[in-house]
Amino acid sequence: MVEEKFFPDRERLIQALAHDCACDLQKGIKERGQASFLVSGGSTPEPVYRELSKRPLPWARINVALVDERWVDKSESGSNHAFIEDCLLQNCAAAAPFLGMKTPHATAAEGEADCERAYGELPRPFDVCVLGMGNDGHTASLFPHAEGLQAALDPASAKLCSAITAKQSAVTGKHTERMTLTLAGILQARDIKLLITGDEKLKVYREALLDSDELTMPVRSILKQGLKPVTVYWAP
Ligand SMILES: O=C(O)[C@H](O)[C@@H](O)[C@H](O)[C@H](O)COP(=O)(O)O
Repeated sequence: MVEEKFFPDRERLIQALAHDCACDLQKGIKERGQASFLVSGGSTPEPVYRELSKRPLPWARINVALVDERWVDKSESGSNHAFIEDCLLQNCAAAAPFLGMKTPHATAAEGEADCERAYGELPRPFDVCVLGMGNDGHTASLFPHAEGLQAALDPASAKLCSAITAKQSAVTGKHTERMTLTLAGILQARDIKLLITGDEKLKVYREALLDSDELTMPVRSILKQGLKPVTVYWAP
């Protein structure tokens, strides 16, 4: 159930993805009085978030929450919490309630229970989940061969969140310790949007479609599941 929305340029992709997310969120609010918007970090979605922040949606009724987080405080580099506050929770979207993943615990493993409890209180189903993808086929913080990956990819898992330790080689720079939505957590979304740009990621995406081994390319767990619609947004 993968739909592809490919665009000739990034501006048209940004406008289309922002529009589609806004529609999902407004639908959720219309049906249930509130909505949940699950957002990934990374450079690719930044312009989409900045565009969405300017749209006059009922943001006070849109629960924004992270898809994943490096286990660092807001003041440290790499924090997705700080990133989303900076590029999405501005302008009209400043009114949105926001749930991060980082807890005061020293490690993600120690913080996992508190994170799970907090995410369990988010209105479900989530209305839209925006995912990115790395050139190694990771999505969220579901990195190839990461410690905790197999359990996090179990679609029958009761857990929404999981502590993950990515192998250093899979992660540019530091921050190998992460908290991430599990596959089961991502599948709580009614609509999953995978955002990729450039020829390299298009090649990786196409390679992911060709095989089913999720441990080497965890994004396959999203592309191959038949439970929830996945739309792949791409521009050069
Ligand atoms: O927290 C994160 O960084 C994301 O969850 C991660 O999975 C990201 O989506 C990919 O690494 C792509 O990142 P870019 O958009 O920067 O290429």
